Amino acid sequence: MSSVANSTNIFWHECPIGKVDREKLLNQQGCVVWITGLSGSGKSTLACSLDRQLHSRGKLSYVLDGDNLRHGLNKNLGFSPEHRVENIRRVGEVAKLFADAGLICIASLISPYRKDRDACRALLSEENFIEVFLNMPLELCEGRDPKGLYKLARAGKIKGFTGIDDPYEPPLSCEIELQQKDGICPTPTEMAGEVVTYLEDKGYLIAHHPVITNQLI
Ligand SMILES: Nc1ncnc2c1ncn2[C@@H]1O[C@H](COP(=O)(O)OS(=O)(=O)O)[C@@H](OP(=O)(O)O)[C@H]1O
Ligand SMILES: Nc1ncnc2c1ncn2[C@@H]1O[C@H](COP(=O)(O)OP(=O)(O)O)[C@@H](O)[C@H]1O
Repeated sequence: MSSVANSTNIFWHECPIGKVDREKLLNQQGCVVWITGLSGSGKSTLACSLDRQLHSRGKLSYVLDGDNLRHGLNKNLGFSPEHRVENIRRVGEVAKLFADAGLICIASLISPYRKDRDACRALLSEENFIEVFLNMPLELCEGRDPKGLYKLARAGKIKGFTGIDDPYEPPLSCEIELQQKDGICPTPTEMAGEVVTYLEDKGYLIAHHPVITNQLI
């Protein structure tokens, strides 16, 4: 997939209503919660649980799920390294738009390459990209195998399956890491609750208030 820019003579058009105006309307701050992990680690389940918890608090969120986007926007992409890079790039750009719209955008994709996740982070200001690593062992994911894909990959019927014969590069430093405790996986509700607490503590669930300085004239 070529990364050479094809558009020339293009200009950015600024609109008078900006992100902060939309955030005031929604009483929240637009950001991207990027959930990464192996197939079967629970990304979609966590994304939906988080979406539901935010919704019940009156917060506007939207899930961009890798599997779902491959039915439409990314239907022309497969799982070669080049196509995965393009998949993540596109979703990163869409997520950026959703965050700019003032939404809490929840992206759940394997996103196996560190460089690509970091490139998505770089699209946003640093604090608006919250990387959530669903750090579940391969054995657990493979044991779940809800779609039977690990079985097919082990049988050699799917080539280049993440974790089997394709790499997964764990984050080196992410905002939230979720893992098993004493060999037990927390429930989706518990994990989503952890993310909501993070968002709350960091102030994403209220609008930005301008800093008022008491300047003496
Ligand atoms: N070769 C291979 N490797 C990994 N996954 C595969 C593959 N082929 C199909 N699938 C199915 O595609 C889902 C992953 O799509 P993503 O867009 O999240 O993948 S990626 O981020 O571009 O790597 C993934 O969904 P999840 O299980 O929800 O992660 C699989 O169902
Ligand atoms: N926290 C959890 N505890 C137990 N089972 C889970 C948990 N999260 C997800 N699952 C189950 O694991 C399987 C894979 O979850 P899914 O969300 O589809 O993962 P992914 O999107 O990463 O492929 C599903 O059958 C789901 O019901």
